[in-house]
Amino acid sequence: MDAVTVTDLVVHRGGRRVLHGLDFAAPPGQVTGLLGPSGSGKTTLLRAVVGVQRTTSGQVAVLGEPAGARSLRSRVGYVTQAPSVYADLTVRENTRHFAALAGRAAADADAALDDVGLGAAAQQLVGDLSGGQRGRVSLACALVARPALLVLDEPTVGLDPVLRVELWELFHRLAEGGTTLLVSSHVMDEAGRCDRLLLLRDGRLLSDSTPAQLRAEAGTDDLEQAFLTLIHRAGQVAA
Ligand SMILES: Nc1ncnc2c1ncn2[C@@H]1O[C@H](COP(=O)(O)OP(=O)(O)OP(=O)(O)O)[C@@H](O)[C@H]1O
Repeated sequence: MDAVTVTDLVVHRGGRRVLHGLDFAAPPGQVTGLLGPSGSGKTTLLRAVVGVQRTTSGQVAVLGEPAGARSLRSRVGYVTQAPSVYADLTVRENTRHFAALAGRAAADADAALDDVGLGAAAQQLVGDLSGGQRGRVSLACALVARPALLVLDEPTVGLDPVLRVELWELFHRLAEGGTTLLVSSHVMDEAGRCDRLLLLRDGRLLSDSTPAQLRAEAGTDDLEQAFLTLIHRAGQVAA
């Protein structure tokens, strides 16, 4: 069974249609990347998967339940673009707080901090951290519950290349352990790190494939170029 199944999803925001009937499935234990330019609807789609977005029509099923079902609360982790952590608590206090809420041990909180490379900053106040570090605390707070589905909205924004690579390695370790990840990004060089790729533009899916399939389909090794080729072809079809 797929971890996420989206069927003919239509969403309006601010009186405008922003998702135009999307269909896709995210297989379990894989990293599915959601790539697309700013404003293409990535956050809206992730919000629908998590169950916090009012939808106009269509279905979103998560782990076999309707998105947002009460039974999914402890099984789905969502890390928004804006870190949702307490600035007046230390890094460790934040993760331990979220561990306690999820019924996990303090050791799980400390392990999550090590996972995101923040073990050495455990005693620092979150308010004193950089934006990128706060984002990683937020990710650690989601990891402590060991969710079956992890939904991450642009988790690598503002990180240096070394940290970005480390986080992608973490995502794949989690996937190997059975976690399903749905990760948005507008950085095309991250596309090649995903097991599957969804390319979104103006609220429509231009592609749902693997990086290898996309390269073959577009006839180029450069995924950014492949994306441009698909946009060009879509424009020709529409014309
Ligand atoms: N609260 C809102 N009210 C009205 N329209 C909104 C709201 N939030 C987003 N939109 C619109 O919905 C569309 C999709 O926005 P969304 O945030 O999902 O895109 P995105 O791909 O995540 O962009 P970004 O990469 O910049 O975060 C955009 O046209 C945006 O203007």
